[in-house]
Amino acid sequence: MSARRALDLSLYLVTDAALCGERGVAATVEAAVSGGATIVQLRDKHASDEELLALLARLDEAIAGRVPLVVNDRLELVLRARAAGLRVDGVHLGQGDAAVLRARAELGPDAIVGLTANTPAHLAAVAALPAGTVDYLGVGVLRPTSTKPDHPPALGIAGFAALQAAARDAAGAPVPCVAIGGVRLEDAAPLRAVGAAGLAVVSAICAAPDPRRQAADFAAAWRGGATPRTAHEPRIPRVLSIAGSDPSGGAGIQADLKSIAAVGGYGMAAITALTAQNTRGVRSVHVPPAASLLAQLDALSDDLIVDAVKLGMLANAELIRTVAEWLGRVRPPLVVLDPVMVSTSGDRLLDPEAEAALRELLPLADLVTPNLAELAVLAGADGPAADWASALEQATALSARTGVLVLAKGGHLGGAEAPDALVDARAGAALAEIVEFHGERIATRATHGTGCSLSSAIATLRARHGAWEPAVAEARRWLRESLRHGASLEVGGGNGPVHHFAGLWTRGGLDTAPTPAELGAEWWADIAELRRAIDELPFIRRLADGSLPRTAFDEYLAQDAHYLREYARALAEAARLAPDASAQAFWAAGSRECLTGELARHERDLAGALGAATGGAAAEFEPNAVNLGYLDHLLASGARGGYPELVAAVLPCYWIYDDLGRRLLAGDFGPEPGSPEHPYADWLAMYAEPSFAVSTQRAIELVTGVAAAATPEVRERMHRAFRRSAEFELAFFAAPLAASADDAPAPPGCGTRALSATIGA
Ligand SMILES: Cc1ncc(COP(=O)(O)OP(=O)(O)O)c(N)n1
Ligand SMILES: Cc1nc(C(=O)O)sc1CCOP(=O)(O)O
Ligand SMILES: [Mg+2]
Repeated sequence: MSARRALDLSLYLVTDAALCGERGVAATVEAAVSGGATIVQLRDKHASDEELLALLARLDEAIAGRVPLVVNDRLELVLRARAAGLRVDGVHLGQGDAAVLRARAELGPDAIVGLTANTPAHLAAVAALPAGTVDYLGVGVLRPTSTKPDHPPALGIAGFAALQAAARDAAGAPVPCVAIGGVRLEDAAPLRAVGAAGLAVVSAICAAPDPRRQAADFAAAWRGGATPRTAHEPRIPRVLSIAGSDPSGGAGIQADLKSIAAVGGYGMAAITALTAQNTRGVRSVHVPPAASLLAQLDALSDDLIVDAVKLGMLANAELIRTVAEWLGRVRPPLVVLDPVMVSTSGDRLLDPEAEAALRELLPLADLVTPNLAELAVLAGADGPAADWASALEQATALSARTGVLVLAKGGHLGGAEAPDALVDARAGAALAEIVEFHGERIATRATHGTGCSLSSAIATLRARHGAWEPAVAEARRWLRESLRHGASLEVGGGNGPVHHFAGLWTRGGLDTAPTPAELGAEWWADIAELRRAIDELPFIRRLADGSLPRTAFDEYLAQDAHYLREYARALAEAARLAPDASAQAFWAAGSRECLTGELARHERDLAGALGAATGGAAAEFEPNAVNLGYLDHLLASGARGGYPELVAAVLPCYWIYDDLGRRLLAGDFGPEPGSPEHPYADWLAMYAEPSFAVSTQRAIELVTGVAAAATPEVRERMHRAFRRSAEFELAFFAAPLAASADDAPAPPGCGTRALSATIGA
């Protein structure tokens, strides 16, 4: 069989010798293919032909026929290798490389020929290519990446989806597109939902400490659901704290190790400084020589894998440079920097030379977690933010300037609330993405070491979850419980430590029994990237500005009408299974409203043109694969998991529509969506109706109430059902503007595999 025929592009590994480091390219490829990479591209801009030929022979052994192997750029070399009997399945060419027509002619019909396309003009050129010239397109960059310094502008999920929609050859056949450039684990679900053929990844796998595991995580994330957290074999992240010692045990490495352990990681510590302190204050600091720190760090990286690093007190410029050099050499996959620079009382803890060195180190971090005083210093502001809006502004400026994610922390602001926010302005300040986390302030003096503890917990949970928002949400939930119980430790006469193990000791498990509100916040944060991807969809943007073609809207209505008819049955089933009369009445009313409200309006709007979709006699309407997959998921959730999973699965349809409807009508997506001339004004108003908000709130309370009272296992299954539905929501919104019904995005679990799973359940 030719390598082309069954081309699986879902996890496309592109090699980089420098990033593979001492492990080497062949060992990295062997591990990544064992983990689930489905195609490999040898990309090396510097190696000679002879070196590449030798490497190709080693890669052939490493791959052992399991997946195809292509070479980047070098068509002549591919021809030479094939003539010499080496196995090379094809070539990937960029716009400036050899012509794909020539590659196809010289390599023959069975070879794989890939092409880079980053702009509409590139796609226009693809549209002139005879059918079968190229097998796939590499479309990027998804996000800015240092792996290809000369990369084109970042597209984001929506930009990728828009280019992909135009990817057709001269015969009008769609050309599969893989997303490349800065692709991360959390991009898998949204990319798959918008119909990508796969993820092309360089650094995330080549530079990973364990490429097999990393590839397995990508493959699982692509399949859907089985992210590291929910996999059967949950990863225990190995987390290194590089920080100072606090002998009182509430802050520094002592707090870091406790925090890492409390949230499920294996903690390690390299000590930068020995402080003499207690809960009342710091008396002295002894900083051992930099060579001693370097020896600690090298001893670790020579032997074991570090999944995440948390940086705390780095004491002086020499130590900071030592850490920066080690980070640059070892490249741990995750670095969280808690920049211990300014004390809560406002004292500068680093001298000017050390502050300058820390600024230089900053871009080596993935996330920085400054307190308000440190944020002001790092952002170059006149003074600490006096309110939350100013804190977010400073965090946005810092993230934009350094290319690092910032956790803005409102704990020192005073007031009834203690908000935090993840601020991502890495693609430029104008495009800042801000995810806020709210919660009432906890009145306690037990706040010693909260910054150290939070940053260590986030580093650990980010390594477990593969995404920032759920990591921050869970770390906050854990810290809040630890704060609530801190006083019970009765440690010291000043500001005592938090109770890192409050959840573990009071309930005998890692589960900290969240409140319904905390769970709601965590689940909502967990789908933040899906919600953002929905926001960016051309369908939503054009719905908001009124430019959505009526045909696409009608297609959407027809699909939604079919969906609502069955969704009403799912709500009726929830009513049947409900544990009490109040919940029963709520779901029954929801089912009725679905049929008499939304569905009736859809039918009116469709005005009979798509009568088949809504139960009419004509048989033209076909529910698309996303629709069938989504409904199948609802059915399966109820059949397998009863009331808890069923209600978790129906919740995103309330919550996402309510949120989207209100923001659309409020003008968050552009001017005047509420004006009567807007072609979709009625429809937009329906989801922004106050009664829908009330129902949504009640649905959230009911579902999170069940989840909070459930066992951790049931709660986790509910969470998964909820997340899967959110993935279907994204795919549902993306489908109408996908090129044809056949291209309707297929999110995880969608289609025949899910159907048979249901039947088998
Ligand atoms: C799968 C995939 N997509 C895009 C590229 C980039 O190719 P090109 O534009 O030629 O840039 P270089 O990789 O040659 O720098 C790729 N290599 N693979
Ligand atoms: C090789 C390559 N081509 C790109 C393109 O957009 O054409 S971006 C890129 C590098 C992607 O590396 P990473 O996964 O480490 O971000
Ligand atoms: Mg090239």
